[in-house]
Amino acid sequence: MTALGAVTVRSQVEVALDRFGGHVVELSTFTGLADQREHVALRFAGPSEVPLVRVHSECFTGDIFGSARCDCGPQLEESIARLAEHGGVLLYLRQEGRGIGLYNKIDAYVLQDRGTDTFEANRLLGRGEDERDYQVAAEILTTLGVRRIRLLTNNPDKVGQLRGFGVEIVEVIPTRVHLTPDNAAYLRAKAEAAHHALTIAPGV
Ligand SMILES: Nc1nc2c(ncn2[C@@H]2O[C@H](COP(=O)(O)OP(=O)(O)OP(=O)(O)O)[C@@H](O)[C@H]2O)c(=O)[nH]1
Ligand SMILES: [Zn+2]
Repeated sequence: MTALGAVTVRSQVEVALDRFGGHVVELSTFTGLADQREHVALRFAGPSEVPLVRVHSECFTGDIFGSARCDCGPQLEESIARLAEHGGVLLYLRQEGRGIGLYNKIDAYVLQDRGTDTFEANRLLGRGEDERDYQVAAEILTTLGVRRIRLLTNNPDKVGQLRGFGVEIVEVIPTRVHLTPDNAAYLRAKAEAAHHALTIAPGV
C-alpha cells in the first residue's frame, strides 16, 4: 500500500445544485493532494451509516454538454439523484479522458471515428489505455473522515485501486447501463477490454 501524505481541507462552502432539484451540498477543496490537481468533493446529507460514494472522473464533453458519445453525463446525473436520496459523497476528479486530458481525448475521438476502439485509440496516441490513479480519492475520503464506503461504479479497477489505497469498500453498487446507439461501441469496449460490469444486449 502506498503511504498517503498529509492532506487538509482548504475551504468548505454550501452550494445549491439548481440543475439537480436545488439540493444543497457541502463542497470541499483540499491542500496537499498527491497530484496537485483541483479535485472537489460534494457531501450530501443523509442517514446512511456506511456512506454511498461516487468517484466520478471528469468528462468535459459528457458532464457539461451532454455529449452522446459516452455515458458519463447520465452516470453523473444518476449518481447525484442517488446521493440526494440516500446521502453520501461525490468526488469529482479532474481526470479528463481517463487521465490523458481533453485535447488528447478529442484526438482519440478522431481515431475512433475511423474505427479504432477507445482503448486502442489511447495506445495509438502513445498513451496508456487508462492512466487514472485513485490515490487522491483515498486521500480525500480519509480527510473527510470517511473510511468505509458503498461504492457506486461498474469499474473493477476503481474498486481494486481504492482498496489498495486503504479504503474499505463494503459494497460495490453498479450504476444503471445508460446504453444508446451512439455510445454502444464505447460501452461494449469498456465491458470487453476493461471488464466493466455492463451487460449489453447483442445487436445494439
Ligand atoms: N481517452 C478517452 N477517455 C474517454 C473516452 N470517453 C470517455 N472518456 C473518459 O473516461 C472517463 C470516464 O471513464 P469510464 O470508463 O466511462 O467510466 P469509469 O469512471 O471508468 O467507470 P464507472 O465508475 O463505472 O463510471 C472520463 O474521464 C471521460 O472523460 C474516450 O473515448 N477516450
Ligand atoms: Zn464521457
